Amino acid sequence: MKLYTAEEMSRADGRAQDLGIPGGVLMERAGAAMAQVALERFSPNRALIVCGGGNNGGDGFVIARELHRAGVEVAVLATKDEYGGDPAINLEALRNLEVRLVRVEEVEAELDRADLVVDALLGTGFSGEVREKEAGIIEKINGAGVSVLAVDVPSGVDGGTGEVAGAAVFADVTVCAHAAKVGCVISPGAEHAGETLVVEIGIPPEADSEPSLLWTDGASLRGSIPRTSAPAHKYSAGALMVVAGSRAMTGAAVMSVRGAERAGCGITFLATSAGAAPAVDIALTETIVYGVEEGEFGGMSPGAADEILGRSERATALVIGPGIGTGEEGRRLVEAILAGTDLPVLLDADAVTSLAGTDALARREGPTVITPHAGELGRLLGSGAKEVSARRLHSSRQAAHDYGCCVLLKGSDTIVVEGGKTSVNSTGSVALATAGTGDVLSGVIGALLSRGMQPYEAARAGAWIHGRAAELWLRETGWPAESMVATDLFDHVPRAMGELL
Ligand SMILES: NC(=O)C1=CN([C@@H]2O[C@H](COP(=O)(O)OP(=O)(O)OC[C@H]3O[C@@H](n4cnc5c(N)ncnc54)[C@H](O)[C@@H]3O)[C@@H](O)[C@H]2O)[C@@H](O)CC1
Ligand SMILES: [K+]
Repeated sequence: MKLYTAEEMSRADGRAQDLGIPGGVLMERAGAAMAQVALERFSPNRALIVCGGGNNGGDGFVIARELHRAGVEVAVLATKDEYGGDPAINLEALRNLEVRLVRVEEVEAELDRADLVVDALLGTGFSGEVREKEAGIIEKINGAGVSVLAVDVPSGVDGGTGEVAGAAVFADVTVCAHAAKVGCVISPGAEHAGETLVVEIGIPPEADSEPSLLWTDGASLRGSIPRTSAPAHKYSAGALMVVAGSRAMTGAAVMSVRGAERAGCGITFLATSAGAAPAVDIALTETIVYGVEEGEFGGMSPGAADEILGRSERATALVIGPGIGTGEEGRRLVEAILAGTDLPVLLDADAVTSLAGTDALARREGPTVITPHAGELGRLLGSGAKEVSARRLHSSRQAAHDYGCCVLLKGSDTIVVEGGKTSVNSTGSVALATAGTGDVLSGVIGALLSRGMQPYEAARAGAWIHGRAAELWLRETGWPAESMVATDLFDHVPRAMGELL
């Protein structure tokens, strides 16, 4: 699937027109294809089509004509007094066909009768906060409990970022013209979009340009995972040092290491606190477990950094963070390890939190991936979880820029950013919203780093594999998503990876 920002879409649209394809033809094809989706998905009897003043509204007029032709009882709200261009032509056709045009005061009554609302109020031409009049209409649509098909992007969602500054339509299905709009796949816009579909509208490939955001699907990764070829030994297949766990959190260390093993590491080492080591050792048959100097709160002490660095001599990458704790000792430990190695490092969870307010990340030159969720990134940026959740694309790009590292921002729409590159992950399930899955992810990406993948590609592939493993578990068990536990992923990580080879 291709992802376009609003700007990229209007560029393709403009180029298509320069090539001689009239805008009205594109609008006709968009509207006709979207009406087809409306008929197939919703089989409506009475539809209300809400049309704004721009080309999104123009698409809506075409949809209204097509639904009318198919025998649906159609009512159209046109919010602008005077239309121009293609929308005006399509509105005129509705008038000639005597399709019922309703006033904004009649919307509530129409919503009571309708079994489908087509939201063609605002599309890619919108950003910021919707004006009062449109906000009122959006709230009525959301309050009506009627199925909603959104045209191109749910009205009120910024098509280029997924940000929602005020009122925004909640759709069941969003049908995008030509390419999926970024706003439909990044939260909170993604939650407004519901299921996102793309329809062809006749824009030729000659009008396309390289998208600034990559949709991480299987095809974009196939062949990118390195294979181990003969002659091979356990070190040539990737050697990962995981620095994880504390007395209170032994599971995090186990999850991370097991994830790494299943993602193809030749050998894994674990450094954990001396108190946690015996229990962890039993759970990790194949791993070399080092119980290192323990600090005050059952975590590793900063004094353990030298030993950990020494033990990492044969490692090809490090994972630092799962379950290490966030106090002053944790911070000093992480800083000391980072200062002592140029190996590729993945920093997860507590390690990311620990580094808030320090320059350890910005100073570091070795390849670095951080894998925070919104709360951890909020602490790192000094903004907060709410601010990060509201502006996920912006926040992950800011962190990647400020810290000069690869940022993987976890979520149902996991975003990976490095330098000028940005991608959005396509796999996953709500099943992953359970304790320990983040630890597994850190291990999977750590293994890929240890096997020689570059940070951005390793993070993209790790996120895809992790999400795909959850999908495979759901498919295989048929169990409710809520019943998944993180350890369920281990058996499915190899199968997910297999799909990429
Ligand atoms: N030939 C074309 O031009 C094509 C256009 N397409 C459609 O056209 C859309 C883009 O059209 P436009 O660029 O005309 O833009 P939109 O139709 O998305 O938005 C413009 C309208 O929104 C209003 N608006 C802007 N900011 C607002 C705010 N804060 N509060 C309330 N109203 C606000 C403007 O007054 C204007 O009426 C796409 O999303 C897509 O649906 C596609 O069908 C492809 C072809
Ligand atoms: K819309």
